[in-house]
Amino acid sequence: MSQSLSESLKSLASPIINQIYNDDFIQSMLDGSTPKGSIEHYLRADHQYLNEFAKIYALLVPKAHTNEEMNFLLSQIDFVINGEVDAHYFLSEYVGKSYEDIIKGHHHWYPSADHYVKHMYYQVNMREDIAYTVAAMCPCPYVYQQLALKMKEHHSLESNHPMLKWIDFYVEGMDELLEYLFNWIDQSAEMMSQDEVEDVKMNFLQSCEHERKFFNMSYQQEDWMWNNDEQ
Ligand SMILES: Cc1ncc(CO)c(N)n1
Repeated sequence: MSQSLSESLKSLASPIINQIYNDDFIQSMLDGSTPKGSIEHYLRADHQYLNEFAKIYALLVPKAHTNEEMNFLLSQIDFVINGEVDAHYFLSEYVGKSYEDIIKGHHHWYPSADHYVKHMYYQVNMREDIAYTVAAMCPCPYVYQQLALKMKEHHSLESNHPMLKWIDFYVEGMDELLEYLFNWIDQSAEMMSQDEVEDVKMNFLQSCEHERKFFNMSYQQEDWMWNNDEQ
């Protein structure tokens, strides 16, 4: 039997995920040396990223075919806004400031985050089929789950490791969601031409690369040149 699209997406993503794992952000999380400013930068960017992510799910509602799909979208909007913020609170503890203080007054998207968010908005606005958007969104939970699993697999982390709660958050909660998203991609791909499938694949892999840029952006505290009033 030939490989499903989602299986091939996972193998194609694997070298990108390995690269992210070896980059500074994750490695410094493991050895506890991430500059606090980088985590704050990440939190400001990710607060906005997740808000947009929830809105993109909302834009998929009119494209849903069944009530079950609509319920899935509703539950994910709730999770992204109200559940995933826990992961942000764990990182704020590391910084030693309140989450609200860290994100207060920050309104723009940093350059790499901007590119990533617009990649997803482009799909939802320009493509009728839900699969293009789902493929661009799926690396969000997938890459984090894979990174978190690798972090646990390669290191025996002490129970007081500063990143343990963040890591466990992404190890534990993502299976069901990912099964749903990958299944959605596979089902839609059955009706698509080879060229369309290639575009879906590209959307997925580009988002994996965006994930890498997002971490590097945070580590380096990347910003636009016009904004010289922060930090
Ligand atoms: C940029 C980004 N990607 C993935 C996740 C995981 O949901 C997140 N919180 N932020």
